[in-house]
Amino acid sequence: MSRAQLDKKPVDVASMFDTVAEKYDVTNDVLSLGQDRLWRRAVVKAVDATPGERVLDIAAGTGTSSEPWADQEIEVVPADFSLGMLRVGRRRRPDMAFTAADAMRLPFADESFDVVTMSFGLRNVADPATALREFLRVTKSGGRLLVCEFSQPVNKAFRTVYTNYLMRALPPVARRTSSNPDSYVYLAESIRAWPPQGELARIIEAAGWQQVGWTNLTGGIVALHHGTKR
Ligand SMILES: C[S@@+](CC[C@H](N)C(=O)[O-])C[C@H]1O[C@@H](n2cnc3c(N)ncnc32)[C@H](O)[C@@H]1O
Repeated sequence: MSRAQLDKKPVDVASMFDTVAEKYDVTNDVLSLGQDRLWRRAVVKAVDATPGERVLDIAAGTGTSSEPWADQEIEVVPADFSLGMLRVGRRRRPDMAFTAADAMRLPFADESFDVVTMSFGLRNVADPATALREFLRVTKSGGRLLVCEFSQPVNKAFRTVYTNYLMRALPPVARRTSSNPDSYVYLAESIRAWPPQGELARIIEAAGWQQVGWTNLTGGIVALHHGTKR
């Protein structure tokens, strides 16, 4: 893994996702042992969007996180800064309005969405606090935020087993399934370095979001953080 990847320079993060785009969805399913499907269902339930609402799914990648809303005929804008991920997304789902966008400088007007959601993206952003303030800017008053991100298992013994999986088992599996195994070493390192649930909640609050809380999934491997805009 290069130092540039650890530094999360936007240009390096975008090109890393460009290289994994073609096999991204298959690799995800294998490495999460199918858990990603449960996590995605939980996100949709937590967002609870209704027809007439407008959803921004930032860091949407190939659009897998956005399609449940499109399938329910809820307006969703899948946005991402990796042109490779967007290309695969547009091929998979030509009906969705894929948009090139950097989470830290969104090309959307103030107060233009009812919901901003981000699945497995915030951890990769160079400055999450800046992104969270941008999300607040484009959200309507009374609108909501839902961040789905890897987190920290609550049980200590489970945490040890999981960390071993991340650091030892995941890279060799990724070597067999991914087009860029180094990116999955980055995945493991970036999960380990990411703040636990309470700390992330404080970062979200400091960005101006209210009623911030979270729900753990799979024992805390993933956490869904929510907030509302006053
Ligand atoms: C792990 S993928 C998640 C994709 C999708 N949300 C999902 O759940 O499958 C992370 C995505 O975040 C995008 N990303 C990272 N930093 C970003 C930023 N600053 N702005 C926009 N997209 C970003 C990457 O290009 C990548 O497509």
